[in-house]
Amino acid sequence: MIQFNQVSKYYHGNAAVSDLTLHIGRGDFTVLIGTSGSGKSTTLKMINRLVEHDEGSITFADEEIRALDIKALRRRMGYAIQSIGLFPHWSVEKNIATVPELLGWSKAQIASRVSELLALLGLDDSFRQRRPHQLSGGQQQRVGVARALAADPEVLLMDEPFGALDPVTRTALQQEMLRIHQLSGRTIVLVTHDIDEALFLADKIVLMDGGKVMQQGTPLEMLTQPASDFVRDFFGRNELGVRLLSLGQAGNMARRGEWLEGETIPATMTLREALSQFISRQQEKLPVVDEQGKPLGVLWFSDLLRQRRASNATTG
Ligand SMILES: Nc1ncnc2c1ncn2[C@@H]1O[C@H](COP(=O)(O)OP(=O)(O)OP(=O)(O)O)[C@@H](O)[C@H]1O
Repeated sequence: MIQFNQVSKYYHGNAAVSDLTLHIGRGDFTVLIGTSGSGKSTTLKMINRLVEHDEGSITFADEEIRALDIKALRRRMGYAIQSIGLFPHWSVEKNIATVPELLGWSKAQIASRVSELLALLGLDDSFRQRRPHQLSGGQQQRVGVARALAADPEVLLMDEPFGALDPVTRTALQQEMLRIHQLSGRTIVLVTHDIDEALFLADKIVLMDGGKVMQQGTPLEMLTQPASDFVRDFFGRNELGVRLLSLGQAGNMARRGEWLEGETIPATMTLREALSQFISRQQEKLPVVDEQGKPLGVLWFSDLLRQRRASNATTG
């Protein structure tokens, strides 16, 4: 859907991004990760031409983005950023409706889309008429994401959209994003420097350093087949086992046909969170329920440890 071919961008003669070749597939959740200054934001901003590339070509649905009308291009792409950028004097509803209004949607269409998005992002209708300063940071971030999604864009570009949030709100919004991606099949490109966020969200991770791509692949490939010591070190040699647990879900490892009474955990809980539950509850086994809340099976602490050890052994 989006293709970078040998793209470079220079600031005052220094390459912010150099010789970048990258394919972003339709419907993929791609996460750009890397150290500070590695060129992630520049790469993201080149997609909607907030930054113009100096060399190479970038195509969107097979057309060079420079050949497209810039306003039309941006309307096809939602954009959400850490600092949110909500208009302070506008209500939540008006903020969310920015692009639909530009596109000339009817009042009724806009009102129903705003309701849909508020519900999708877990905000009730009472938020509709509030001003941004009457919301918490996390609620503002949700409105920022709702605004980016409002006109149902083909691509969603997100630059550290959950930065500066407390871990609980951050996790809730990450889960929301994953659900939105699964429901809508939207193409999403997200920039972060948080490894756990990348592992949790990405279909494909692109690891950058010094304006170059060091490796791209699925989370599992990045963890188990690092192309260099840099990649291995970035994802953390010692924490590998714990990180791999972020990729698995309790439902997949629970032993079917077994059950026990007690406080349940959902099948979608990551094995990493389950590990914390075992430790905080001091229990050897946890009952796992499916999405309808029905018993699914029992997760064993020993199975989880076995998986950790096995993954450590295969990856050194
Ligand atoms: N407008 C600009 N003018 C000059 N240099 C810039 C500009 N924007 C970015 N740079 C430089 O380009 C390089 C890449 O910056 P970029 O913001 O893309 O990195 P990043 O990986 O997103 O970093 P961070 O995680 O800190 O946001 C950095 O060295 C940065 O200083």
